[in-house]
Amino acid sequence: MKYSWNVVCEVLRLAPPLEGAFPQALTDFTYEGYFIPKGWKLYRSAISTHKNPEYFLDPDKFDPSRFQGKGPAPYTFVAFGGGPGMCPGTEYARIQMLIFMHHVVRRYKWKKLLPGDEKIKVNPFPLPVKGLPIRLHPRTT
Ligand code: HEM
Repeated sequence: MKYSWNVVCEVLRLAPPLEGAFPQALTDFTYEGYFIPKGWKLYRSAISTHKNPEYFLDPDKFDPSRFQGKGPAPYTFVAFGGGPGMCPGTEYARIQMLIFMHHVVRRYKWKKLLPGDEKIKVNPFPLPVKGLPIRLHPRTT
């Protein structure tokens, strides 16, 4: 299910459920010339990293092949965070999403009921403004 996982990652790149987080500095440090004192709250933005053309060529294009082979450089795809604080549910989420996709694709044909590209609203999670109504037809073959 490598390709299916590439598709999931590309969806999570374009619409990460957590667009960012507010970690706290545990110690004084300097980053890119800026001094950050211990105790400061920082904002790290997954969506800005995911949309940075330096890391993802043509960043608004949906292209699961970005995740083929070695995939993106370390710490550029951060939908699950990164480093010691990375989401501990990553593997569980991966299995759940792949099993769900497998059954939907193998058992049903499905059709979007609203035409065109839905606008996505982030509040605080990204969701299609009008939902995503679909019609499922059981596959007979
Ligand atoms: C698509 C699914 C998921 C995404 C995109 C996601 C994303 C994230 C992100 C970005 C963080 C913050 C990491 C950081 O601070 O660097 C996080 C933390 C966390 N996630 Fe997930 N997560 C997902 C599913 C799950 C699932 C299924 C579980 C549990 C079964 C889970 C449990 C946690 C926990 C406990 C933390 C806090 C870890 C800590 O603070 O040490 N997540 N997740």
